[in-house]
This record gives sequence, C-alpha cells and structure tokens, in this order.
Amino acid sequence: MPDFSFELNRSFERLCGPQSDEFKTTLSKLCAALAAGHSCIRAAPLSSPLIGWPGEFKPLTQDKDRLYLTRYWWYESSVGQKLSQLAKEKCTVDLQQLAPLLNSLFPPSAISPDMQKAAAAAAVMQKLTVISGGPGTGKTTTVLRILAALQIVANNTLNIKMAAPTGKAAARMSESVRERKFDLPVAEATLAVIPETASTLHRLLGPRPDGSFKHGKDNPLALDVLVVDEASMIDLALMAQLLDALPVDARLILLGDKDQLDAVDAGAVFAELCSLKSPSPAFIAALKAASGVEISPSKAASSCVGNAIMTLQHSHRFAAGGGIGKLASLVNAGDAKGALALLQPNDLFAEAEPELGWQANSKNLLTRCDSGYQAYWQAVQQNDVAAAFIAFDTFRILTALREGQAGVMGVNQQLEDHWRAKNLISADVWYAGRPILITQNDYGVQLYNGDIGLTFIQDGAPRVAFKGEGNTLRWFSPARLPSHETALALTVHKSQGSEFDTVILLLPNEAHELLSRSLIYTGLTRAKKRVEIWGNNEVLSKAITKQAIRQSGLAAVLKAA
Ligand SMILES: Nc1ncnc2c1ncn2[C@@H]1O[C@H](COP(=O)(O)OP(=O)(O)OP(=O)(O)O)[C@@H](O)[C@H]1O
Repeated sequence: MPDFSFELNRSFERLCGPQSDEFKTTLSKLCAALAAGHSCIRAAPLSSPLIGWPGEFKPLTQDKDRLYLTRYWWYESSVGQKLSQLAKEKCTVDLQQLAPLLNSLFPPSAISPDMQKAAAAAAVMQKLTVISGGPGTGKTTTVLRILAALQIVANNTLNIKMAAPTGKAAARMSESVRERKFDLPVAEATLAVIPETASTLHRLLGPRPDGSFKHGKDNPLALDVLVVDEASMIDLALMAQLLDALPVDARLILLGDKDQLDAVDAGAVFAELCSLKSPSPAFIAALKAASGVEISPSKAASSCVGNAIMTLQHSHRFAAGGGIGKLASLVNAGDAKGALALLQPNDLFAEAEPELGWQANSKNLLTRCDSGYQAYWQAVQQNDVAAAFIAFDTFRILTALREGQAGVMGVNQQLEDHWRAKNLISADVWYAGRPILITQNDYGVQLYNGDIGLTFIQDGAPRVAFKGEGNTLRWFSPARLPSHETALALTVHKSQGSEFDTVILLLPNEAHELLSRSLIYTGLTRAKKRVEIWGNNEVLSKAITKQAIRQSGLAAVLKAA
C-alpha cells in the first residue's frame, strides 16, 4: 500500500513546489494520526501556502491549535453545527398527556433513578437523544417504548426508520425489535407503525457506484424519526453524511455504548458526545415534571448537547455481582488490580464467571477450541445448516490483534492446520464448515461488511450460506462473494455488534500499542454467558490502564455553540 503522507506530499509539491522539512514532518504526523483514528493533531501554526485558517479551503486547515486535512475539518465543523442545531430545537409537549403515557409504558422500577423512563421523556421533549449503555442495560427495550410514545403523541402518523452501521448489527437490532415489540402495552394501530427491520446506514443513504450517496442536503431522507444502533461505530465522515441527509424536522436517536472501541476510521463522535453530558437545571426540572424521575446534575462544563445525553447503567442481563458485569465495570474504571484479583481462577467454571488462562499457550488453545467448536463440527458433518448457524454463535475466539501468532490470521491458520491434521476438515480452501466474514459491502449481491457465511458441500461443490430475513438462507458460490476472510477467529474490532455465549479473548504475549481499555471491554462484553481471557497479567494490566484518547475538535465546537 502506498504511503499516504508520501503521496500527499508529492501532490502538494507538484502544486506548490518543494516544502520545508518541518512541513513534511508535520504532514507525516497528521497522516499517521488519521490512520490511528484521530481527526487532527495539536500543532503550532506553520507558515505554508498549503495551510489556511477555517474557511480558506487550503488543503490543510489550522483551527486554533488543531491542524486538519481540510476534508476532516469540514466534516467536524459540519457535524458540530448540525448536532448543535438539532439539540437546540425544542418540541412542544403536553405534560398532561406525556406523564400518564410514560407511566403506562414504564412500570414502576426498583432502579432509582429510572433512567430508561427519563431517556424516554427526554426523547419526546427534544429532537436529539443519545442513549449510552453497556450490554443488557435496556437500550432496545427503552427505544421501543420511546417509539411507541412518539407515535401515540403524534396519532400514529410518524415515519420511523431504524439503522445500524453494519449488516450484522442491523440484523441483530431487527431480531431484538421483532422479539420485543409485541410486549409493548399499546394498541394494534401503534404497533403497526413501529418498524421491525433495521437497514445498514449505507443502504439507508443510498450508495452510488462512485461512492457518494443519493441522500444528502438536497435530497433528504423521507422520515420523521431515525434510530441508529451501535452508534459508537460511526466514523466522522459517515456521521457528517448522515446528518446532512437528515430532514430539518426529524428526530435523531443514537444508541450505543460509549465505553466500546471507537469507529475504525477517524472520529469518535459517540464517545465525544457522551463526554458532554451536562443536564441543565431547567431540563432536570422539566424531566421530573414529565416522568417523575429526578436525575443528578453533572460537573461537566455545559454544552449545547448536554441535555441530550442519557446513560443507562444497570444491566438487566448480567445478574448483579455476576462475573462479566463486575469485570466490565472494573475494566472501565481502569482498575487493573481489581480485575486481576477477580480473574483468579477460584470459581472457574461457573456460568458467567470469567476465567483467566494464565499463559496463552497455543497447544492448550487448540484443545480448548476442539471442545468449543465440537457442536459446530457435529452439525457440519450432519449437513445440518440451521444447527450449524446456532452452534457457530455459541463460541468464538476473539483476538486483540490482526497480525502475529496470537493475531486473527495466525489463529485461523493454526486452527485450520490443527483440524486438517485431525482429518476434521479437507485440504480444500473451501472445506465443509469454513466460516467466512464478509469484509466489504456489496450492494449488487446484498452482502455486507460483517456478514458471516458458512460453507457446505452440495452436489460436490462448495456453497456458502448466509442468514437472510427471518429464518431464510441465501446461498452463494464462492466466486460470487465480495472480499472475505476466514472467521474461525475474529478480531475484537470485527466482533462489534455481535454476541456469543462463550468468548475466548486472546491477548498477545507482549504489550502492544493497540491494546487498550476499550478493546478489552468490547471483547469481554461480547460474551453472554462466559468469558475466558487468555493472556498474561502484565499485558492485561497495561491494556486496562491505557485509555485511548482520540484527538478531535468536536467537543470544542459543541461547547462553543
Ligand atoms: N427495566 C427493565 N426491567 C426488567 N428487565 C428489563 C428492563 N429493561 C430491559 N430488561 C430486560 O433486559 C434484557 C436486555 O434488554 P435490552 O435487549 O433492551 O438491552 P440492550 O441494552 O438493548 O442490550 P444489547 O446489549 O443486546 O444491545 C432483556 O431481556 C429485557 O427484557
């Protein structure tokens, strides 16, 4: 792959002649920062015809002490502007109607304050709502009740759409909404106008062959309410495009988990928004009047989006005091000592108790995978496609890194070699049972980044099955598949938006700059019942203590708005 900063510098030199060494060094730092997910770097202003102040539209933009490639400066200011406009819009609310409506949708709760109910009141009272919560804190449950409340208030006339950044996350959202929707204590007419299907954000925006989108400022989306799940995976560029396509009167509800890994590309919009939680006294009073819930003020400096941020903290999925929930809180608090103490193998095999394998030893790992994948291979051997899909989601090995022995490529290779040696799989690349992960959106064949397919041999030829709508299957010959890779193991990054009964989180034996608190948290919270962390104390401790902070100016824009 060509070095981006080298190529960029060459174009700049063609445009403006030779540049100073200082400029070249700064440009290379900026490109490296973008690749690492930052939208800008902190840099003292440099004198160069290529760098301009905001609005000058030179290739690079210096905004106070922040230096950007101008495209990213534009994305950031556009996102900041749109979010602040949205957050400042007031909605007319009839408290006489809203208070009893919320009481009917939210039965009295033992959890105080009832943040689910508060979030619902906030979502009816305002155009922008950002709901952050860990696994099982009730984001889907809450958003369904919000949608019911919004429809009832609007006499069931709203056009609501739901979306998520990846196909897998959209499928999971559709599944949980379908499972949960009919529990809502509302009339048939309201149920009928709550959607059951979420699409990917790309599909919603309408991709064009040149990479641009059909929907934008001049052709806004046709909707009144947009709900976006797994919003922490949205990068700055996609968020800018999404906000551009949002109609002026629409409401936006973003759901996510602020503690999870940020988007792969530049920007950490969701986490940054959540850091700006600062409910005003007037908003706290309004919320109490509407929902009876009294939320606490926060110490953060006030910001125009401060009233929009709602955090759900109580997990209804992990039993109080259960291993995964406890471990997740310790990791989030950066308490490496506490996390390691909890991971002492005292009660290793209890459900939902985390286990720490002290040393990632590849032979043990392979044996562990023999038992973890046993049900899967059985289903494959019996050619039972439905059972194979179910079994495949019960166990997954997640790697912190891509490269190296303990990286996803190394582990996939070792597992294939191991199972070939045992004659469990054939020598063919497309062996029966080869699971694959799609790594690129292909709108033609409707396979999307993150989709998982399983290979079966039919009439002597390999065919790959993907789950379609409901319980249907879609079959493809390998030649028709877009970019893909083997998915016996997945990276933590690629596992976002998925959950498995048992997760093995595999760390490398040496500390690595890509290991961070949010990576450990994201990996371990993919587990529904049991997580085992394979690695050594030092690497795990270092990762838990390291908080990856992305450079960006979005918070500054929102605080100043
Ligand atoms: N207030 C509540 N009281 C009791 N149970 C609840 C409450 N809210 C949610 N639950 C239950 O907790 C479980 C998780 O809820 P839900 O799926 O809404 O959470 P989530 O945050 O969307 O989870 P995910 O991590 O899957 O996105 C569900 O079984 C749901 O019925």
